[in-house]
Amino acid sequence: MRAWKLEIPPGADIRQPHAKPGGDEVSLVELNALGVLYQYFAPSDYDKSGTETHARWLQFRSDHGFKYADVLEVSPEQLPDFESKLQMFFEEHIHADPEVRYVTAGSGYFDVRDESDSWIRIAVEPGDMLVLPAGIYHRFTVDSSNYIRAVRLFADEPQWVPINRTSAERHPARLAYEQLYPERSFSTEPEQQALRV
Ligand SMILES: CSCCC(=O)/C(O)=C/O
Ligand SMILES: [Fe+2]
Repeated sequence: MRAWKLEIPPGADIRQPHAKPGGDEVSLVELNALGVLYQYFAPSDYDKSGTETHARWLQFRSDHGFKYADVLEVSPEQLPDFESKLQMFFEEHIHADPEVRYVTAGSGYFDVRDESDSWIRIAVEPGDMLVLPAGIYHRFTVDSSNYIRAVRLFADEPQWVPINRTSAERHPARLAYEQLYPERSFSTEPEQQALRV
């Protein structure tokens, strides 16, 4: 996993890295401060009983109450309506529950908004597990490989319910997210870079 400040020029291919010129890499500590969690599980072992990785995987799921899992493959061959699904994934949104994605093959980018409403791009590859907290503004795209396979973890029956930003500002999950990180001061408008007081 690597993360950096993002700047996509208008009309550019979203599947390219687009590191902001002169922008710094973003550390795990900075991601943690936004509520984004990361763990590595060796992909060859996470589902192999008897391995230390599998034991850690089960422990993580049990500690956080993720009873359900499914596997999503995002590629032109595996996902019907690939391009339109990709557009939906790249529409800025929140969820009412944490988004947990463990990458077992391929690669891609999760973009999250920081406290000043700037984008941070998080590149994931096999072994990377990301937890995006409920209420964080985010989006997803495959990278130029056009392929990712991810295990998705859920507390309840698997379902994917995005709440697009245009209707998310007063959503309880968004308000709770802003309350959870009171030391960060979230701006309310994408264009508004000044911090709210
Ligand atoms: C590889 S996960 C697919 C995208 C998704 O589920 C999501 O919610 C992105 O934000
Ligand atoms: Fe999402």
